[in-house]
Amino acid sequence: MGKPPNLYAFPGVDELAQSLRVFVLDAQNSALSRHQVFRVALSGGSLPKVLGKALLQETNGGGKVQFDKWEIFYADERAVPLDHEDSNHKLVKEEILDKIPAELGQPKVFPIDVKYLDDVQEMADQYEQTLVSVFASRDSVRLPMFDLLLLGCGPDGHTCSLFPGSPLLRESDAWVLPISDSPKPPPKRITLSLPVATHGIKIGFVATGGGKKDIMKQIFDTDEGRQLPCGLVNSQAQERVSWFVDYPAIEGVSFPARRGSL
Ligand SMILES: O=C1O[C@H](COP(=O)(O)O)[C@@H](O)[C@H](O)[C@H]1O
Repeated sequence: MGKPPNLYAFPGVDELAQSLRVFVLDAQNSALSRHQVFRVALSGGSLPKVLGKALLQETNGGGKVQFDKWEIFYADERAVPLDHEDSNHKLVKEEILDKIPAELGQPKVFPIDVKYLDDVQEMADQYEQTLVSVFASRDSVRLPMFDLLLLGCGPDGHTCSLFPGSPLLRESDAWVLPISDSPKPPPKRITLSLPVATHGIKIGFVATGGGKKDIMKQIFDTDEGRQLPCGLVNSQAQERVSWFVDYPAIEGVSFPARRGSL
Protein backbone atom coordinates (compact mmCIF):
# COMPACT_ATOMS: atom_id res chain seq x y z
CA MET A 1 0.00 0.00 0.00
CA GLY A 2 1.29 3.47 -0.92
CA LYS A 3 0.98 6.58 1.13
CA PRO A 4 -2.28 8.56 1.27
CA PRO A 5 -2.78 11.82 -0.64
CA ASN A 6 -1.54 15.08 0.89
CA LEU A 7 -4.17 17.48 2.17
CA TYR A 8 -2.92 21.05 2.68
CA ALA A 9 -5.30 23.55 4.27
CA PHE A 10 -5.03 27.33 4.44
CA PRO A 11 -7.05 30.04 6.17
CA GLY A 12 -7.95 31.65 2.84
CA VAL A 13 -7.30 31.73 -0.89
CA ASP A 14 -4.35 34.15 -0.64
CA GLU A 15 -2.36 31.79 1.59
CA LEU A 16 -3.45 28.82 -0.54
CA ALA A 17 -2.23 30.57 -3.71
CA GLN A 18 1.24 31.11 -2.23
CA SER A 19 1.71 27.41 -1.52
CA LEU A 20 0.09 26.37 -4.79
CA ARG A 21 2.74 28.47 -6.55
CA VAL A 22 5.54 26.66 -4.71
CA PHE A 23 3.98 23.29 -5.65
CA VAL A 24 3.59 24.23 -9.33
CA LEU A 25 7.10 25.70 -9.57
CA ASP A 26 8.55 22.60 -7.98
CA ALA A 27 6.78 20.46 -10.63
CA GLN A 28 7.92 22.90 -13.35
CA ASN A 29 11.55 22.82 -12.25
CA SER A 30 11.74 19.03 -12.03
CA ALA A 31 10.08 18.72 -15.46
CA LEU A 32 12.51 21.21 -17.01
CA SER A 33 15.49 19.36 -15.60
CA ARG A 34 14.08 16.08 -16.99
CA HIS A 35 12.99 17.14 -20.48
CA GLN A 36 13.22 20.94 -20.95
CA VAL A 37 9.45 21.35 -21.22
CA PHE A 38 6.65 21.49 -18.65
CA ARG A 39 3.49 19.66 -19.73
CA VAL A 40 0.49 20.56 -17.64
CA ALA A 41 -3.21 19.70 -17.90
CA LEU A 42 -5.62 22.31 -16.53
CA SER A 43 -9.24 22.15 -15.47
CA GLY A 44 -11.80 24.91 -15.72
CA GLY A 45 -14.37 25.88 -13.09
CA SER A 46 -12.96 27.69 -10.08
CA LEU A 47 -9.36 26.57 -10.67
CA PRO A 48 -8.04 29.11 -13.26
CA LYS A 49 -8.77 32.10 -11.02
CA VAL A 50 -6.87 30.65 -8.05
CA LEU A 51 -4.07 29.47 -10.32
CA GLY A 52 -3.80 32.93 -11.87
CA LYS A 53 -3.47 34.40 -8.40
CA ALA A 54 -0.75 31.85 -7.61
CA LEU A 55 1.28 32.31 -10.77
CA LEU A 56 0.96 35.98 -11.54
CA GLN A 57 1.93 37.47 -8.17
CA GLU A 58 5.70 37.26 -8.04
CA THR A 59 5.62 38.35 -4.40
CA ASN A 60 4.29 34.84 -3.77
CA GLY A 61 7.94 33.68 -4.14
CA GLY A 62 9.03 30.16 -5.07
CA GLY A 63 11.09 31.24 -8.12
CA LYS A 64 10.33 32.14 -11.73
CA VAL A 65 7.42 30.86 -13.76
CA GLN A 66 9.01 29.91 -17.11
CA PHE A 67 5.82 30.23 -19.12
CA ASP A 68 7.70 29.98 -22.41
CA LYS A 69 8.59 26.37 -21.51
CA TRP A 70 5.00 25.40 -20.62
CA GLU A 71 2.69 23.29 -22.75
CA ILE A 72 -0.90 23.65 -21.56
CA PHE A 73 -3.55 21.03 -22.28
CA TYR A 74 -7.10 20.78 -20.98
CA ALA A 75 -8.10 18.11 -18.48
CA ASP A 76 -11.61 18.60 -19.81
CA GLU A 77 -13.31 21.01 -22.16
CA ARG A 78 -16.82 21.90 -23.11
CA ALA A 79 -17.82 21.56 -26.79
CA VAL A 80 -18.39 25.26 -27.31
CA PRO A 81 -16.53 27.97 -29.25
CA LEU A 82 -13.30 29.09 -27.56
CA ASP A 83 -14.77 32.51 -26.77
CA HIS A 84 -18.02 31.09 -25.32
CA GLU A 85 -18.71 31.82 -21.67
CA ASP A 86 -18.78 28.05 -20.92
CA SER A 87 -15.34 27.44 -22.42
CA ASN A 88 -12.61 26.32 -20.01
CA HIS A 89 -10.04 27.73 -22.45
CA LYS A 90 -11.70 31.15 -22.26
CA LEU A 91 -11.40 31.07 -18.48
CA VAL A 92 -7.73 30.10 -18.60
CA LYS A 93 -7.10 32.78 -21.21
CA GLU A 94 -8.78 35.50 -19.17
CA GLU A 95 -7.42 34.49 -15.77
CA ILE A 96 -3.88 33.55 -16.82
CA LEU A 97 -2.74 33.79 -20.44
CA ASP A 98 -3.88 37.36 -21.10
CA LYS A 99 -2.26 38.55 -17.87
CA ILE A 100 1.23 37.08 -18.32
CA PRO A 101 3.82 39.89 -18.48
CA ALA A 102 5.47 39.97 -21.93
CA GLU A 103 8.95 39.26 -20.54
CA LEU A 104 7.83 35.86 -19.20
CA GLY A 105 6.83 34.63 -22.68
CA GLN A 106 3.69 32.67 -23.57
CA PRO A 107 2.96 28.97 -23.08
CA LYS A 108 2.12 26.75 -26.02
CA VAL A 109 -1.58 26.04 -25.58
CA PHE A 110 -3.54 23.07 -26.98
CA PRO A 111 -7.24 24.00 -27.14
CA ILE A 112 -9.92 21.77 -28.67
CA ASP A 113 -10.46 21.87 -32.43
CA VAL A 114 -13.72 23.80 -32.83
CA LYS A 115 -14.25 22.18 -36.25
CA TYR A 116 -15.75 19.25 -34.29
CA LEU A 117 -18.24 21.07 -32.06
CA ASP A 118 -21.08 18.94 -33.44
CA ASP A 119 -19.26 15.62 -33.07
CA VAL A 120 -17.78 15.07 -29.62
CA GLN A 121 -16.48 11.60 -30.49
CA GLU A 122 -14.44 13.11 -33.31
CA MET A 123 -13.37 15.98 -31.05
CA ALA A 124 -12.15 13.51 -28.41
CA ASP A 125 -10.33 11.44 -31.05
CA GLN A 126 -8.65 14.54 -32.43
CA TYR A 127 -7.59 15.70 -28.97
CA GLU A 128 -6.19 12.23 -28.31
CA GLN A 129 -4.23 12.50 -31.58
CA THR A 130 -2.83 15.81 -30.33
CA LEU A 131 -1.64 14.04 -27.18
CA VAL A 132 -0.21 11.21 -29.27
CA SER A 133 1.77 13.69 -31.36
CA VAL A 134 3.17 15.36 -28.25
CA PHE A 135 3.72 12.33 -26.03
CA ALA A 136 4.97 10.00 -28.85
CA SER A 137 3.06 7.23 -30.54
CA ARG A 138 0.45 5.17 -28.73
CA ASP A 139 2.45 2.04 -29.65
CA SER A 140 5.37 3.13 -27.55
CA VAL A 141 3.53 5.03 -24.79
CA ARG A 142 0.70 3.26 -22.99
CA LEU A 143 -0.48 6.48 -21.38
CA PRO A 144 0.60 10.11 -21.69
CA MET A 145 2.35 11.26 -18.53
CA PHE A 146 1.69 14.90 -17.69
CA ASP A 147 4.25 16.57 -15.45
CA LEU A 148 1.33 18.05 -13.56
CA LEU A 149 -2.46 17.85 -13.67
CA LEU A 150 -4.35 20.60 -11.87
CA LEU A 151 -7.87 19.47 -11.16
CA GLY A 152 -11.06 20.77 -9.60
CA CYS A 153 -13.61 18.95 -7.49
CA GLY A 154 -17.28 19.53 -8.21
CA PRO A 155 -19.81 19.57 -5.35
CA ASP A 156 -20.90 16.07 -6.52
CA GLY A 157 -17.30 14.74 -6.47
CA HIS A 158 -16.72 14.94 -10.21
CA THR A 159 -13.35 15.86 -11.59
CA CYS A 160 -12.35 16.64 -15.17
CA SER A 161 -15.72 15.78 -16.82
CA LEU A 162 -15.82 12.38 -15.11
CA PHE A 163 -19.09 12.34 -13.19
CA PRO A 164 -20.17 9.98 -10.37
CA GLY A 165 -21.58 6.69 -11.68
CA SER A 166 -20.55 7.39 -15.29
CA PRO A 167 -19.58 4.32 -17.36
CA LEU A 168 -16.67 6.45 -18.59
CA LEU A 169 -15.00 5.76 -15.24
CA ARG A 170 -14.44 2.16 -16.42
CA GLU A 171 -12.63 3.17 -19.62
CA SER A 172 -9.20 1.59 -19.72
CA ASP A 173 -8.06 2.18 -23.30
CA ALA A 174 -8.95 5.64 -24.65
CA TRP A 175 -6.98 8.66 -23.43
CA VAL A 176 -9.71 11.22 -24.21
CA LEU A 177 -13.44 10.55 -23.97
CA PRO A 178 -16.56 12.25 -25.37
CA ILE A 179 -19.61 13.13 -23.25
CA SER A 180 -22.91 14.13 -24.78
CA ASP A 181 -25.12 14.05 -21.67
CA SER A 182 -23.12 15.73 -18.90
CA PRO A 183 -25.32 16.13 -15.78
CA LYS A 184 -23.80 19.61 -15.41
CA PRO A 185 -24.37 21.93 -18.37
CA PRO A 186 -23.22 22.23 -21.04
CA PRO A 187 -24.00 18.60 -21.98
CA LYS A 188 -21.35 18.13 -24.68
CA ARG A 189 -17.77 17.86 -23.49
CA ILE A 190 -14.54 15.93 -23.76
CA THR A 191 -12.43 14.73 -20.86
CA LEU A 192 -9.20 12.94 -20.07
CA SER A 193 -9.91 9.36 -19.03
CA LEU A 194 -9.34 8.26 -15.43
CA PRO A 195 -6.16 6.29 -16.31
CA VAL A 196 -4.66 9.44 -17.86
CA ALA A 197 -5.84 11.69 -15.01
CA THR A 198 -4.20 9.40 -12.45
CA HIS A 199 -0.96 8.81 -14.39
CA GLY A 200 0.56 12.28 -13.90
CA ILE A 201 3.85 12.74 -12.10
CA LYS A 202 2.03 15.11 -9.77
CA ILE A 203 -1.68 15.82 -9.42
CA GLY A 204 -2.98 18.89 -7.60
CA PHE A 205 -6.58 19.50 -6.61
CA VAL A 206 -7.88 22.92 -5.62
CA ALA A 207 -11.15 23.16 -3.67
CA THR A 208 -12.28 26.28 -1.87
CA GLY A 209 -15.33 27.55 -0.02
CA GLY A 210 -17.93 26.09 2.31
CA GLY A 211 -19.88 24.75 -0.66
CA LYS A 212 -17.26 21.99 -0.94
CA LYS A 213 -17.23 20.82 2.71
CA ASP A 214 -19.87 18.06 2.38
CA ILE A 215 -18.22 16.48 -0.63
CA MET A 216 -14.75 16.81 0.94
CA LYS A 217 -16.00 14.94 3.99
CA GLN A 218 -17.41 12.20 1.79
CA ILE A 219 -14.27 11.86 -0.32
CA PHE A 220 -11.84 11.78 2.59
CA ASP A 221 -13.85 10.17 5.36
CA THR A 222 -16.21 7.61 3.75
CA ASP A 223 -15.95 4.43 1.69
CA GLU A 224 -18.70 5.67 -0.69
CA GLY A 225 -16.76 8.90 -1.23
CA ARG A 226 -13.67 6.95 -2.16
CA GLN A 227 -15.68 5.58 -5.14
CA LEU A 228 -16.48 9.08 -6.43
CA PRO A 229 -14.28 10.32 -9.29
CA CYS A 230 -12.14 12.52 -6.99
CA GLY A 231 -11.88 9.62 -4.52
CA LEU A 232 -10.76 7.29 -7.31
CA VAL A 233 -7.97 9.72 -8.25
CA ASN A 234 -6.92 9.73 -4.58
CA SER A 235 -6.87 5.98 -4.26
CA GLN A 236 -5.18 5.33 -7.61
CA ALA A 237 -2.53 8.06 -7.50
CA GLN A 238 -2.05 8.12 -3.69
CA GLU A 239 0.87 10.28 -2.55
CA ARG A 240 1.29 11.80 -6.02
CA VAL A 241 -1.91 13.71 -5.22
CA SER A 242 -1.91 16.98 -3.23
CA TRP A 243 -5.06 18.86 -2.30
CA PHE A 244 -5.00 22.63 -1.72
CA VAL A 245 -8.07 23.71 0.21
CA ASP A 246 -9.17 26.56 2.41
CA TYR A 247 -10.48 26.03 5.94
CA PRO A 248 -14.18 26.41 4.99
CA ALA A 249 -13.82 23.54 2.47
CA ILE A 250 -12.59 21.08 5.12
CA GLU A 251 -14.81 22.08 8.01
CA GLY A 252 -15.79 18.81 9.70
CA VAL A 253 -13.34 16.63 7.72
CA SER A 254 -11.57 14.10 9.97
CA PHE A 255 -8.79 13.10 7.55
CA PRO A 256 -5.64 14.85 8.82
CA ALA A 257 -4.81 18.06 6.98
CA ARG A 258 -1.51 19.89 7.20
CA ARG A 259 -2.35 23.48 8.01
CA GLY A 260 -0.21 26.39 6.83
CA SER A 261 2.40 26.74 4.11
CA LEU A 262 3.97 23.82 2.19
O1 LIG B 1 -17.60 21.41 -15.10
C1 LIG B 1 -16.52 21.49 -14.55
O2 LIG B 1 -16.46 21.45 -13.19
C2 LIG B 1 -15.27 21.07 -12.50
C3 LIG B 1 -15.39 21.59 -11.06
O3 LIG B 1 -15.60 22.99 -11.11
P1 LIG B 1 -15.60 23.92 -9.80
O4 LIG B 1 -16.11 25.25 -10.29
O5 LIG B 1 -16.52 23.28 -8.80
O6 LIG B 1 -14.19 24.01 -9.35
C4 LIG B 1 -14.04 21.59 -13.22
O7 LIG B 1 -12.88 21.09 -12.59
C5 LIG B 1 -14.10 21.16 -14.68
O8 LIG B 1 -12.94 21.55 -15.38
C6 LIG B 1 -15.30 21.81 -15.32
O9 LIG B 1 -15.43 21.50 -16.68
